[in-house]
Amino acid sequence: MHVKKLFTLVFIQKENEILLGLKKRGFGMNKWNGFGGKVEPNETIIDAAARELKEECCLIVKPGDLKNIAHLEFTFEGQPTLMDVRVFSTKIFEGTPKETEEMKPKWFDNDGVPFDDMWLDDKLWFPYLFQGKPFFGHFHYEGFDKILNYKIEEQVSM
Ligand SMILES: Nc1nc(SCCc2ccccc2)c2[nH]cnc2n1
Repeated sequence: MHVKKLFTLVFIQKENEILLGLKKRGFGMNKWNGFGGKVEPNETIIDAAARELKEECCLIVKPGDLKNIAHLEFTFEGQPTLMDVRVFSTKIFEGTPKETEEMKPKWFDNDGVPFDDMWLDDKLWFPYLFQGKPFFGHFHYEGFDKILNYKIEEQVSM
């Protein structure tokens, strides 16, 4: 029986570019990723997504402009935690990305995403993210560098 923990992940996109951040500390340190973190007990998932984005790269989004594009689950062999990650994307934002203590932001061409310096699963589901169609994915890891099994399914609606 897994212990579910809820997280957000936000991707800011332009026509053919995506904003990623290099995680400077904590879980996923030294990997490029979207912006996100834990959902606190006193907030909605969408408010948490907007909060984490602002905290991590100083960009402002309206919660209503965030599209829930994916529901990802991560489990790790021998560990009780199930990471329940709600992924959002938007092309509507205010401000200029700034480096913080948490993240160093950088725009990447959609065809130049640094998958070698990202979580292993990302290269499996980024094509779905770029298609803009909602999807579900579950990835079961052994350690942090090996995926034992996974599934990805398009969802009619999130
Ligand atoms: N892209 C991606 N992200 C995560 S964790 C995202 C949620 C999170 C959790 C903790 C701090 C900040 C953000 C992953 N875990 C396993 N594969 C993964 N791929």
